Amino acid sequence: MEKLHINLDEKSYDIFIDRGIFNEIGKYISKVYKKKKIVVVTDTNVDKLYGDKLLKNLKMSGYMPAKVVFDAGEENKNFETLTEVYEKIIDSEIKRGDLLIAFGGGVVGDLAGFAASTIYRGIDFIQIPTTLLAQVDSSVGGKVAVDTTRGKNLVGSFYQPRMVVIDPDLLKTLDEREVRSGMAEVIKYGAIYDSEFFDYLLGKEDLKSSMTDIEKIIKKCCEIKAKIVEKDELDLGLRMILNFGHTLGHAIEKYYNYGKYTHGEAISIGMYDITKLGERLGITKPGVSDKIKEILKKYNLPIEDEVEIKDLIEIMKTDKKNISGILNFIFLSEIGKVEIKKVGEEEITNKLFK
Ligand SMILES: NC(=O)c1ccc[n+]([C@@H]2O[C@H](COP(=O)([O-])OP(=O)(O)OC[C@H]3O[C@@H](n4cnc5c(N)ncnc54)[C@H](O)[C@@H]3O)[C@@H](O)[C@H]2O)c1
Ligand SMILES: O=C(O)C(=O)C[C@@H](O)[C@H](O)[C@H](O)COP(=O)(O)O
Ligand SMILES: [Zn+2]
Repeated sequence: MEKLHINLDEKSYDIFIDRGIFNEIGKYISKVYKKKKIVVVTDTNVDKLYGDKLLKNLKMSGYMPAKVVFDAGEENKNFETLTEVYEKIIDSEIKRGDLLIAFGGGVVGDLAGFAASTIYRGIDFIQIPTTLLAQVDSSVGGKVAVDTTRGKNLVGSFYQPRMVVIDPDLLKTLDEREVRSGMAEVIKYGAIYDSEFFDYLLGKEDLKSSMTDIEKIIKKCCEIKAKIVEKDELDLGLRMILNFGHTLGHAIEKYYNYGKYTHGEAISIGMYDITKLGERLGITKPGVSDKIKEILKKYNLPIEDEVEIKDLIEIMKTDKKNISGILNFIFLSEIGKVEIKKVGEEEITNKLFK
């Protein structure tokens, strides 16, 4: 069993990683929650696979769980779903002081986490991530949000969970496309922070061989994310590096109304594109984009799309790294090293992508 700790003073918490840990969930919850009532928020797919089991496990540990289920998919990470989720939580007689469990992939974690941060002005929550992407990234660090018609994650907050419980066995039912999407965020950590980890991922024979080491990979990613979030919880500086590939990636997701690419696939295209741009601008060492291409290809991730940059520019301006009209673009200087470049809104067209 691996236990990591993320140190954020009174908001600090543990991340537990182990195969089969889901079956003993009550034991872990009791470390941070002493009362009885819990609301589990999940999506339709996760509910079908694991909903009954989670409720049974919770009841066996003496909890009184209720369940709120919403339709799976990024297209439902919005205010309409959020309103339904609030109302169902209220109807299930959950009060301030009770606990919410976000049980699912990144969509559930982001939406349920935002519900937890706002309902009754905030109730405690725990993350039980069920996709690779959520286990390596979205369940850690407290960014919670929903999309609006104008763009990704535009309404949200920073709200740390009380605990993250990661069971890699839950990934056995995940389809391959979703595993590959999670790998895009895994590759991101190597690219921005740890060239040795990058080379290790590049040296793997294929996705299957990475999956045999998945516990080690999840731990590595959570360690990196924890270190970064500890230094900059509110995304004002260092944390922005976790957004490598995301300015373009989020714009691509939005451009296709979340229907063409998963989040991981979109940021895969974004990581390759921004690295090529970095080379053209002399920020990134020559040859780095070939390495990024090689690793993304190895994990069967997309690297380009036919959308024209002019169609993405307006969407990119809604990015949350746009601070008072100055965008922060994340470039690699080399593998494992990052440069944040400030670009005025008007310079995006006439300087960056000219
Ligand atoms: N908050 C953050 O720091 C952060 C970080 C990265 C990504 N995100 C967000 O996360 C979202 C993407 O998350 P995702 O890739 O997990 O997508 P997702 O939550 O949509 O899950 C992908 C699919 O897998 C299904 N699923 C989940 N667990 C399963 C399991 N164990 N077995 C079978 N099917 C399962 C889901 O129902 C869904 O259909 C995006 O909205 C992105 O913006 C947030
Ligand atoms: O935790 C972070 O910080 C990240 O940027 C992680 C990203 O992988 C994630 O997609 C995040 O939701 C993007 O945040 P946003 O602020 O660009 O919406
Ligand atoms: Zn991401």
